[in-house]
Amino acid sequence: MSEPETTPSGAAPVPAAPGAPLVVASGLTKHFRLGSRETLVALDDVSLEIRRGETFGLVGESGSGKSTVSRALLGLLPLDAGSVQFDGLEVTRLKGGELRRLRKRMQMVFQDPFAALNRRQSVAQIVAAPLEAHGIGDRASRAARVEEMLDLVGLGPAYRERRPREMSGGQCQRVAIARALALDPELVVLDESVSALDVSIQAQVLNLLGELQQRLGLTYLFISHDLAVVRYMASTVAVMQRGRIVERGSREQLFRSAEHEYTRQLMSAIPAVDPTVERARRRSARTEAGVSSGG
Ligand SMILES: Nc1ncnc2c1ncn2[C@@H]1O[C@H](COP(=O)(O)OP(=O)(O)OP(=O)(O)O)[C@@H](O)[C@H]1O
Repeated sequence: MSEPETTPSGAAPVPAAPGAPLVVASGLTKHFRLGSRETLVALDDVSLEIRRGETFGLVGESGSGKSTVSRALLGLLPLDAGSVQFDGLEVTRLKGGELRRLRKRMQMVFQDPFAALNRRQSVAQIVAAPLEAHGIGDRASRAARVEEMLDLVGLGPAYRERRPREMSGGQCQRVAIARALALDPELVVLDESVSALDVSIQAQVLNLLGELQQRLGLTYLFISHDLAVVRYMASTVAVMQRGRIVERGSREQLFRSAEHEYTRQLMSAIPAVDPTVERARRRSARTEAGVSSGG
């Protein structure tokens, strides 16, 4: 099934100039008990700051703690230590109605669009679900909002009555994005949101996300094990390894001078697009191999 014709295309999204901090997390620590004796340190003193309007990339291999960070930021995980402030509100202390109100302002888009969508529901029901859950609007206004959201993600009204199984992975992910945006959030956590898609569809969805960010002033936490995709999207990048942030910086800083061995290893696994980065990478590979850098 082909992608809709309204797919945006073109150059990499230009991240907006970052504004004031929207999320400030400090000292996040989380241990998971594995049986009676073993404990897994999933987060070990993780601190980060995400500014309004930016895309904050969180990279690292599987199991390094990326999703655990996102659950902590959204107030979905009791922590052993640490604090999370969202727009000045302490997430870890909010309960009941206050936490529900805050959650409206932060939404998630997951990796597997088929698993994330209720296969028995139509697209219109899926996109309207968060509005219903939060008691927003009446039937007519929710239907109008659904139409607006579908238009926003490049799916026409013809998609209203489709079911997930009648759509491609890219189209399903657009529906997941429409659902996430229906509540008009400020922060969207994109957890491996394009990882399950074919490369060409990935590019279309990334372009769409970039466009939506600019139009709606969204802030993204962009989680991926794929540094190439993070380099394309993120203005700030943090690298995680075994529950810790081992390196961080602006995209330019990080990709020009990765200091940490682990980041260099992650980087050497991606094809370079920027010739400066590629030259630097070859130089550093030669130096590491003990070959003199002749040019
Ligand atoms: N509820 C849980 N109980 C026990 N261990 C958990 C739980 N949730 C996460 N973990 C463990 O915490 C560590 C970090 O997991 P997390 O999902 O945050 O990693 P990740 O970097 O997002 O990996 P992936 O890219 O595979 O999703 C892993 O070792 C994982 O097995």
